[in-house]
Amino acid sequence: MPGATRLRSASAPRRSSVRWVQRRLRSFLFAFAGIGHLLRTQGNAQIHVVAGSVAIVLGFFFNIDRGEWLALALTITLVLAAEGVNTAVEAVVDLVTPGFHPLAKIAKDVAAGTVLLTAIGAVAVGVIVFLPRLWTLVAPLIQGAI
Ligand SMILES: Nc1ncnc2c1ncn2[C@@H]1O[C@H](COP(=O)(O)OP(=O)(O)OP(=O)(O)O)[C@@H](O)[C@H]1O
Repeated sequence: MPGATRLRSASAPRRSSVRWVQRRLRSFLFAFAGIGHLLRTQGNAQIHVVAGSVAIVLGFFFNIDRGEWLALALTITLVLAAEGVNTAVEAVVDLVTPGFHPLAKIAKDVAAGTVLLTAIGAVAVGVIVFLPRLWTLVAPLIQGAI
């Protein structure tokens, strides 16, 4: 039936784009599951979330400017992303190397060191953005107490 053939060929691209969207949605769901695993199981990631939340609250409290919000957003994202990569590296290393191996040690230590580097950067950003403001707030109290 020529009509049926026309109908099938017209709906085929639509079906394939629906499948494409479904596949993309599924990948997003897996990615969100990965974030969930990270936040549920990794104590360090939970500490980073608390620290990031404190920074966001301080940002609103001190009414920081656009550039400072940008630095804060990038910093918080970078630390959490590094923690995610570190967790993934640990999982793969444990999967591939059940016993002790010097290369496994290097992989885990360097991954953990990468998180530490981003955390040091985050502390530096926090100090640059908030320390002068906190000092302005606290200094009169200290001077009043002396
Ligand atoms: N298979 C291994 N071979 C050699 N050294 C290892 C191995 N597994 C772990 N290590 C060493 O032990 C350290 C701790 O590894 P572990 O897997 O316990 O991670 P962790 O520090 O507990 O990480 P987290 O607390 O973030 O889960 C590593 O940084 C590495 O120096």
